[in-house]
Amino acid sequence: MNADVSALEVRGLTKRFDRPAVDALDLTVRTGEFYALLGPNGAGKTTTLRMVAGLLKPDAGSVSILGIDALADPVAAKQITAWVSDEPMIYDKLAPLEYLEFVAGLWGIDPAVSEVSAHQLLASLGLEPHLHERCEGFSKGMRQKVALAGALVHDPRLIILDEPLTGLDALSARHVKGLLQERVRSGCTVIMTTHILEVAERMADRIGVIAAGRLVAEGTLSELRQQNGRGDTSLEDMFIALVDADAAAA
Ligand SMILES: Nc1ncnc2c1ncn2[C@@H]1O[C@H](COP(=O)(O)OP(=O)(O)OP(=O)(O)O)[C@@H](O)[C@H]1O
Repeated sequence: MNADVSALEVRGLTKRFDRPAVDALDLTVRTGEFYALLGPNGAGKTTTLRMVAGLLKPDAGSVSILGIDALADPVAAKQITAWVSDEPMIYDKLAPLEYLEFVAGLWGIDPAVSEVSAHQLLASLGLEPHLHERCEGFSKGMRQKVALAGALVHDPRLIILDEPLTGLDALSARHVKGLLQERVRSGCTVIMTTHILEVAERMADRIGVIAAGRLVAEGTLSELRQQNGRGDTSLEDMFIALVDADAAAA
């Protein structure tokens, strides 16, 4: 795959419900980048990512994933993309290993290959003691981790996650962060929404801030500080100032 191609290129992406949720959004995420998408409640983050993942039809605009037109060829785009919702769905009657084998089967992956990667994925998320227990008895955090493992089993190049750390205890959050960082090191691209600004501050190569369906700021942490003339201020202070300024201008 051509390394110059962006992992994600969104142009003029628009979705309106009773009012605009995503408003002619342009967004570029580079290949191999860890990108954090921030924004206040209702800013349009989930709607944007659902359109990128092919779960919601845009009113207008284009979505290109690693050079594939995701609206014209959604199957090809989905083959290289993972989508992890903030409300993950798994099959309760299956154990984690069975669930991953089931998902791998849907992707047509050779069981000999998927069995090894399923074990590795579940172990890296601290689920090794529970490989053969039915998911129906699992806590929300454990279910989130099984869903994440299921989303990664086909070895996607672009990993999109909506609030993946919410509700996880410290150890589980560390497992998830470790797994995502390892994927980025191996050349994948991660796009993640989060309200935990410390996570964006520590993990993201670049940060985008969305307000009212538009990108109002973007850059590395130091670029954001420079753009906003805010010296060594925290991301939290900058985020609040950006969002306040956008609301005042509206
Ligand atoms: N299915 C829907 N029907 C009607 N309105 C919707 C629907 N989905 C989202 N919206 C509206 O679109 C806007 C953007 O919502 P979205 O969920 O994308 O925001 P968000 O940035 O992800 O917010 P949060 O941080 O609270 O998750 C909101 O005003 C929301 O009420």
